[in-house]
Amino acid sequence: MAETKVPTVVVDDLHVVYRVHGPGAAASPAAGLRRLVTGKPSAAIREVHAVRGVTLVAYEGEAIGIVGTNGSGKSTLLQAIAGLLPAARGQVYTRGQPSLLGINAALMPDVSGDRNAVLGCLAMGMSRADARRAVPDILAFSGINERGDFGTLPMRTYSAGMAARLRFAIASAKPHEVLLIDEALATGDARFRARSEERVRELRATAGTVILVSHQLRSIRDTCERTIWIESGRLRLDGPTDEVLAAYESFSR
Ligand SMILES: Nc1ncnc2c1ncn2[C@@H]1O[C@H](COP(=O)(O)OP(=O)(O)OP(=O)(O)O)[C@@H](O)[C@H]1O
Repeated sequence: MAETKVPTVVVDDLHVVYRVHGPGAAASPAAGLRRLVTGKPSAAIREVHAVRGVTLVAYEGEAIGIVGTNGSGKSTLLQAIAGLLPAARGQVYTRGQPSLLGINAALMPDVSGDRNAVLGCLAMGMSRADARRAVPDILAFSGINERGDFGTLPMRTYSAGMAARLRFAIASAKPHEVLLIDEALATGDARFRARSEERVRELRATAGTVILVSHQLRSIRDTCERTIWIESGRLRLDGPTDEVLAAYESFSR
């Protein structure tokens, strides 16, 4: 009998539109009143239709890579799946609250790495005791203490790579039903990249779904068996990583 696949993320004809307030958007109070009365949008507000009708289903135990040229809508799609951007049209359904791990995820620059690790664990719903217990492993995995006791120094003293490593270590300290990773693996050095790829494999083994946006095709090849190619906000291909990357590489060359 065929195994039943459990869906964790369902994206159904999703459209995401950014509204950008251009110069002059704040214009005069009279223009604002006119807009209110006539219901016409301001000419100074421009719309960027970043995701245009994407449909996909992700299943438990899958690691899916997302590729596409700059500005194709990958990060926007990930943020919409995380529930951080509203759908202009279509729907996103997820099992549980997905966790988005981005290079820009907010840690506090004036707070030490170990304290940020505790706060990050609390924010992921761990108890205070579990959070404290998790910190040594987080610091060890991140490797930030390899060149001295950086764990007790404020985050602003870290290099970009060190901060990204700590962020990844915090986010991956607990199993996630759906873990969304935006380029985070690309920032560490080769040794850390290998360790984080191993962690992604472990997260998959604990039944989660991992969706990874990256320009590092090697990372995607090593971690994901399925890849989705997004171009100009549309889904171009969805299939086995080797096939999709081959098509994407010949397109982007
Ligand atoms: N906050 C924003 N406001 C307005 N437009 C935005 C915003 N963020 C992204 N966009 C636009 O949406 C489109 C998709 O951007 P997005 O960041 O999702 O692409 P991406 O595929 O992740 O790009 P990259 O590979 O360069 O990171 C682009 O045209 C971009 O200019």
